[in-house]
Amino acid sequence: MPARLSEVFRAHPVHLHDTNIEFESVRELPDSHAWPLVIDYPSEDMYDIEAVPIIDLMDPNATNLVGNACERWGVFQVTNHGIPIGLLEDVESEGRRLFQLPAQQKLKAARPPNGISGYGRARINAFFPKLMWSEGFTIVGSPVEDARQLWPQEYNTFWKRIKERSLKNESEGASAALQLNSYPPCPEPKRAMGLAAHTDSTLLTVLYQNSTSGLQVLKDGVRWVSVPPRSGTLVVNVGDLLHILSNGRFLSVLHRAVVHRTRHRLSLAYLYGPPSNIQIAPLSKLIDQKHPPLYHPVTWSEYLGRKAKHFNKALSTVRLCGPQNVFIDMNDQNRMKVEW
Ligand SMILES: C=C1C[C@]23C[C@H]1CC[C@H]2[C@@]12CCC[C@@](C)(C(=O)O1)[C@H]2[C@@H]3C(=O)O
Ligand SMILES: O=C(O)CCC(=O)C(=O)O
Ligand SMILES: [Fe+2]
Repeated sequence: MPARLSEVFRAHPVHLHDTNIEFESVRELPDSHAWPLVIDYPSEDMYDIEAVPIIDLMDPNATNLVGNACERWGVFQVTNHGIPIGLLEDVESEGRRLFQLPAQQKLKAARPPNGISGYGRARINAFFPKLMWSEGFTIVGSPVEDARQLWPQEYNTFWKRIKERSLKNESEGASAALQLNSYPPCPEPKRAMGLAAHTDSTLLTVLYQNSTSGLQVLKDGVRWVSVPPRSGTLVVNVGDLLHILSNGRFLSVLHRAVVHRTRHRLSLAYLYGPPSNIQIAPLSKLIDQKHPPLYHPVTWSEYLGRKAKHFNKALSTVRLCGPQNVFIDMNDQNRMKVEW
């Protein structure tokens, strides 16, 4: 098993279309991007009966609130998080600058089929018959080489802003990826999909979205609930590894991004995980006779390999109990409902 995050996809190459459409110039949705109608596309006058909890991290009761949100939703929003808004806006503007480059320029930093970093479609597109209405740029480690390809004359601004301010070094005891997502305006948003329903394989993902909504989370396996952007607020979602660590108590929430007719949406996801070769298993203090461990120990590298192969079924491949228990786990149930 590869120890470094940057090597996890060596054995799992994906060949996504290498020709990119120039989204902005398309007037009609091409068949290649036409999905079945998006159910629960947010309507202007619709408000959600239930909303994703918003937690003030300075609240003395914040720990309990976070725990409850992880059990009930697998996602929450945070205020008073201490991350300067200026830092987020800097990274957003660098992302905007990147996605505005001409397609052939961006493709110079294309993510290789067996690599993790670079420009291109989300890997998960390989599991769907249609293409998503989005482009992404994934950063693991230093983006300096990619920045040099994108802006040969002037690459310092990008990588300094991103590396120095946003990414933790693997030697500091964690691994992380930064994913910039761009969702251009779309002529037929209800028949397009920005990012298809998935769970993150992380411990936690911290998401910043610009002022355009699009993120939706699946609640109780049945309802898509929108998470509209609120200025200064970050969205935090539980990933598959935290679900395993909590022995299934915390839900790794199924989420997706829908697109907009006239507005360009940008999001930044900080995908946070443990050192990539450390075993993650259900915490022993959560295990007793009534609560047997539900998952095998697994490292993040190994899990990403499983995700690359099994996508939304990856979690069930590390389950200890047989398929008869699948319906105990709400998330497994969710997963089956959204399959094609
Ligand atoms: C460290 C990670 C986590 C990755 C793979 C790798 C780099 C990019 C991440 C994402 C980001 C977009 C959704 C996802 C599902 C995808 O296709 O790429 C994520 C995936 C995962 O959470 O499994
Ligand atoms: O753009 C969004 O709101 C979702 C992004 C996301 O789920 C991801 O990058 O993993
Ligand atoms: Fe995600």
